[in-house]
Amino acid sequence: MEFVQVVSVENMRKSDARTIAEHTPSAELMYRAAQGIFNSAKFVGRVAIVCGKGNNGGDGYALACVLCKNGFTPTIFRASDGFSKDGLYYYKTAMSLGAEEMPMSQAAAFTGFDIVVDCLLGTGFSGELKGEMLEAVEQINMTNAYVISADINSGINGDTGVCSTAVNSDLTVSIGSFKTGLFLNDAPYYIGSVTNCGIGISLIEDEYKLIDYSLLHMFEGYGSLVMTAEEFFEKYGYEPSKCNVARCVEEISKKERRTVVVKTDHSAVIADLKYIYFCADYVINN
Ligand SMILES: NC(=O)C1=CN([C@@H]2O[C@H](COP(=O)(O)OP(=O)(O)OC[C@H]3O[C@@H](n4cnc5c(N)ncnc54)[C@H](OP(=O)(O)O)[C@@H]3O)[C@@H](O)[C@H]2O)[C@H](O)CC1
Ligand SMILES: [K+]
Repeated sequence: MEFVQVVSVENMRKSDARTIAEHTPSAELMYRAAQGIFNSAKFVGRVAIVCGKGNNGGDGYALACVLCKNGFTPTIFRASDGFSKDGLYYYKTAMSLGAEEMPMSQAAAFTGFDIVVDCLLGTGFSGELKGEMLEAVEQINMTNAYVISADINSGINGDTGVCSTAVNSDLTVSIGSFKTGLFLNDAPYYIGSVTNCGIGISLIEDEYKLIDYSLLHMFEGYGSLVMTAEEFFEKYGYEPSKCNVARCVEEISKKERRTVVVKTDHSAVIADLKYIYFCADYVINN
């Protein structure tokens, strides 16, 4: 059986870097990410793309190019000055292909748009949202449009799933492999549904496996230690924003010599002495 992988941000970053060094230019990976977002959602009507200054923003500019080539006229909102190298290339290309641009000061909850794509922050985000990024997230959260987050909802930590404020998405399109933060702590309450698009990155390390949520009950049977995330953190004294939940659950499983299941209302991490699994009821299988 082939499992979908769930990985840490560091694994994703190193795997990304090796792919770029060995065979695929970073700009090509970014274009594949954009194509993956386009293929994962039903794009209709007026589309706003809200971009930050890193490569998550770059995915947004590349998506603007893909949309232009498919007959759309997307509107770019730049929430921050500055671009990544590939981001600048795709921004210029998108503008030459006919994309429009509006200042963030005129975002006004993106009234008149059918879809808002959140490309503010991805795996490069850490800490707490501040300044213009915080304001942009608040604008997105006021919209009535359908919200798609690129890679991970802006404001959520890719490893821990912890946030103070974050984009509420209808759909999150994870890029490359699912990151652990999509399933932990606050994340399940901000993500409507999540899907992953492969972009041709082979992982440097296999970490965790995604299983179907319907299989969760199989791990909760006699002998398993089942608890909520809150109970888990409290009982073992881990801090949600600092601990690697998967490894901590594995540690307890080894110590207790039995399967351990740690659940939120919509997701779970399971360690069964052999593997570590993640599952969530908001994953869309593709
Ligand atoms: N999976 C892959 O292999 C690929 C992923 N891609 C996309 O790239 C992003 C990761 O891009 P990266 O440039 O590393 O980082 P981000 O764009 O997520 O964010 C960087 C900016 O974030 C700012 N930042 C960090 N923390 C905060 C904060 N607390 N508040 C506000 N702003 C913050 C940071 O600014 P600094 O001034 O602090 O430096 C950065 O500017 C990944 O998620 C994918 O979407 C590739 O496109 C394809 C390959
Ligand atoms: K994002």
